[in-house]
Amino acid sequence: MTERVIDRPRSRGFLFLDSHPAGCRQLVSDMWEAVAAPATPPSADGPVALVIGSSAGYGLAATLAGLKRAGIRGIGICFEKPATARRTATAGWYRTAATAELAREAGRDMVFLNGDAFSDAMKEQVADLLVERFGGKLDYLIYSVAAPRRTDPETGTVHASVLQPIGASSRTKTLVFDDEGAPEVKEVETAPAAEEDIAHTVAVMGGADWERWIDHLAGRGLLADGFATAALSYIGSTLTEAIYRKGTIGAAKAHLEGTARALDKRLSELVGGRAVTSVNGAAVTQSSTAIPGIALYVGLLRGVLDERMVPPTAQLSALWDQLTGVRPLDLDEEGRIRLDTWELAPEIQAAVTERWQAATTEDIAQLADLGWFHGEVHRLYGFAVPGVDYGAPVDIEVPWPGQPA
Ligand SMILES: NC(=O)c1ccc[n+]([C@@H]2O[C@H](COP(=O)([O-])OP(=O)(O)OC[C@H]3O[C@@H](n4cnc5c(N)ncnc54)[C@H](O)[C@@H]3O)[C@@H](O)[C@H]2O)c1
Repeated sequence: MTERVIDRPRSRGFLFLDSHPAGCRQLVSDMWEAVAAPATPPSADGPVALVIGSSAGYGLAATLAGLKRAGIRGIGICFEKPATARRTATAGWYRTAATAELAREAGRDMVFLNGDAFSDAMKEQVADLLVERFGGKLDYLIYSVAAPRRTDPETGTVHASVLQPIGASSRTKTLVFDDEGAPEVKEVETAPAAEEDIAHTVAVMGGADWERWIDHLAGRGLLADGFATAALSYIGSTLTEAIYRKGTIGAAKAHLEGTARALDKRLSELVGGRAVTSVNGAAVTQSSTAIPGIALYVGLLRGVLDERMVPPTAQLSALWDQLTGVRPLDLDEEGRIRLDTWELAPEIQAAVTERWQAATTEDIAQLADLGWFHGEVHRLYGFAVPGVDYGAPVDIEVPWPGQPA
């Protein structure tokens, strides 16, 4: 047992060096409470699901909403680090422990694997587990990985993704905070990506690994009749398009969406199944805060929308409702589920654009919801969670679910 008081986080920008076990646990419990229960309580032998990227952001929301609302059981995969003598575990480690506990209390058999989802070894491990523990049939796969690099199991090449525009450099306003938490609106310029970096980003964040998962599971005969899979995507605002949708990450998302169309055709023939992308709205996550301009954009969006901003758990509940047939699949003309309409509504975008153009260090506090944004960044690491006593010592050595304490 290693007890510590972690009353304030040490951080570098939006990256924190520590996370808070009790805060992460409370946050997961709050997210669970926020998921609306289904009309009929799910049975213990609900559909079998695999969630890839289950410890954070949209994948965590997929796991919690899946467990509570869609009654799933199955497997979650993520990439997290345990506590060491000097550091706490990563926040996703603690969130996974809390999620596993909630699943257990709800009577759902959910196994969490910590490792590299891009590797073939993980695919084998999951396939074996599906056979041994879950009747050898998978009903749903949610793909919600956000990663900086991927080793291609075929070639051994390590692909590193970049967040850059394509074709020309882009200037964007951006929001930073100093050590005292004072906000500053700055301009940053990002050079265009080299051709090979576009290809690397597509190799990491495009559809290649998603397809490899499907190939692998189909090859082992593990896809149930009517199997459905969804990968998370983003479109976003014209304010961020140079760096996002028209940039390297956007090229990867276009590839992911193309992969969905090809997989949809294959799965329909193979098992009467479906593959879609789910386009979600902006959320503060470890991945999104790394994108230039996104912090400013999300802060302003919240300034405009306030409580009308739709949290990931609500969006992912809607996704499960569509995948499980509680509601009909609602696809746009490109075959995507759109859970981002609250963000991209023209009147909302017009209001955000007006504030974006006006934003300076002096007036940003009036235009953006900085308290909320600052809190959200802290909550990613289990800080600023209401109801948590940050003066109390906490045990930072939390066992991985299923491992002895
Ligand atoms: N954050 C947003 O605003 C937003 C909006 C719409 C769509 N999305 C999409 O949602 C998806 C998830 O993004 P997020 O923002 O929730 O990210 P996140 O950083 O919050 O979570 C990423 C997850 O991926 C896992 N992961 C990373 N590398 C891994 C690896 N090698 N093996 C196994 N697991 C690994 C992490 O452990 C974590 O569970 C992405 O496709 C993203 O584009 C995000």
